[in-house]
Formats: sequence, structure tokens, C-alpha cells
Amino acid sequence: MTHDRTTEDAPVLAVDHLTHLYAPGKGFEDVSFNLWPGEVLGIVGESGSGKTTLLNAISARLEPQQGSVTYRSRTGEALSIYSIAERQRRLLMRTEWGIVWQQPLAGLRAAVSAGGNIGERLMAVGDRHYGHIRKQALKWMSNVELPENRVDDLPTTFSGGMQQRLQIARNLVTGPRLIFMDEPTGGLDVSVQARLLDLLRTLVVEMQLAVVIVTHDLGVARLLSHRLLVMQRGRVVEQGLTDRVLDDPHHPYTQLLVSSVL
Ligand SMILES: Nc1ncnc2c1ncn2[C@@H]1O[C@H](COP(=O)(O)OP(=O)(O)OP(=O)(O)O)[C@@H](O)[C@H]1O
Repeated sequence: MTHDRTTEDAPVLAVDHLTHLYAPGKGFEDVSFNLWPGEVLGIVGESGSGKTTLLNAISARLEPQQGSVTYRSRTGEALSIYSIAERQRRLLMRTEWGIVWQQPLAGLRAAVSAGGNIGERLMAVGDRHYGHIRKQALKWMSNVELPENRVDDLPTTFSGGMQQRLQIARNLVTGPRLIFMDEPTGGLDVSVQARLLDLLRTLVVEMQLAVVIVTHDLGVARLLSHRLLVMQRGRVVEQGLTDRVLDDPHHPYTQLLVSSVL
């Protein structure tokens, strides 16, 4: 996927010398990158290389030991995400950010209907008009290609692929600017995966979303991300445009990673 950054002047997320180590080599160390509006950044690397720990730290879920994460809000304010008040951080999470987990039920409420799962996020940002909430829920069911007549069903009655679509709808209904995804297609059948990836790609472009996506699947990374960050044992060993990194890997670890899927 290519990305044209001609009109954007400031990153939506700036990660500066970030470190969080549980033990030497466990976690991540000295990671820096910028994410621009409308850009998708893929984080790849083997199991245990620190991808999820890094994702947690940049999405305000794990306070890092060193470094800073700065988010530029919709109004243009630069917010250091671990310095702002907890209240403001929670508000950002509900409005301007979204997170898509690998296990859809981790991001859904199992005892609430599909429509309720979508509507709940609108209510959390102050929407109280039942008719409007219902209309938006139906619209988002259809946006993620879920049958509208399943709107009153519980997510536990959905297939894994459908649950993942619902989780995406719940995240996107409030029109966020920044989405974090942790292996969003992991655990799904290959054909279900392909359709979901197609949908994600379309939504990312239509909504001009900035996305950080963690995956160990280089196919997913190639399809969705503009830029890649390759991690090995908690360190970024290579970063660059996705096609360059995958077609002409410079670091021996990236070369190994790429050759292992050929
Ligand atoms: N809460 C924790 N306490 C101690 N060590 C942890 C904790 N969470 C993760 N680790 C360790 O940190 C390292 C990085 O884990 P992390 O989950 O970030 O890797 P990952 O690249 O996302 O792996 P995977 O692809 O398997 O999910 C691993 O060695 C893991 O065992």
C-alpha cells in the first residue's frame, strides 16, 4: 500500500526513545517513530520480540520506564499521553482512538446485543437519542458487511469473522483518528481473513485512519501497511517503506524473516 504525505505537517503520534523492559531482552528498548495522519504502520517480528508490549505502551495501557509518547489531538494540541489526566486519557480512548484485539470478545460485551455494542460507544460520548443510535448501529452493521437483521443478536451467536467485524464497527462508530490493532486477523480462516483485510483496507482509506498494526504475518503487513518496523528481541532492527523492507531487506534478521515465508 502506498501513502502520499504531501499535505500533512505534523505526526498524529510521536514515539520518542521509548523503553519498557520486564527483564533484559524482555519487552522493548529505545523505540522511536512518527505516525502520520492516514498512515498505517506495521510492527512485525517473531513471537516474544516485544510487539504487544510496545503496542500497550503507545496506546496508554502500560506506562513505559523511559521515553515519551505524544499524541496530536483533533484540535491540534500536542498531548504527552502519560502526563495528561486519567480522565482526559479515557476520553481520548473513547473518542479519538480505537483498539482492535485479536480475540474479538476481548473488545466486545458478550451479554449485550450487536447493536448495543455499537451504540454503547456512541452513548459513552454523550449521544442520548435512541433513534439516532439505532440508525447508526444499523449503518455500521452494514458498513462492516454484517446482516442488519442480526442487530439484536448477541455477539456470542456470531462466527469469529463476524465478531471481528462487530469489534471493528464498535471502534469506528465514533469516527476515531487513530486505531491500534493486535493481530486482527489471527485465528481466522484464510478466506475469512482475506475478506476482513479487504474491508479494513477500504475503511482505513475512506476514514483516513492512522493505524498501528502488530502482526507476525508478513502478508497482512504488506497488504495493509505503508511502513514497517521490524523487531527482534525488543529492538527495532529495521524500519522503512513496506515494499522496500520486504523486497530489499537490509538487516540479516529481516532477510531471515522474509525468506522464511517464501
Ligand atoms: N507482564 C509481563 N511480565 C513479565 N514479562 C512479560 C510480560 N508481558 C510480556 N512479557 C515478556 O516480554 C517479552 C515480549 O512479549 P510480547 O508479548 O510483547 O511479545 P510479542 O512480540 O507480542 O509476542 P507474540 O507475537 O507471541 O504475542 C516476552 O519475553 C514475554 O514473555
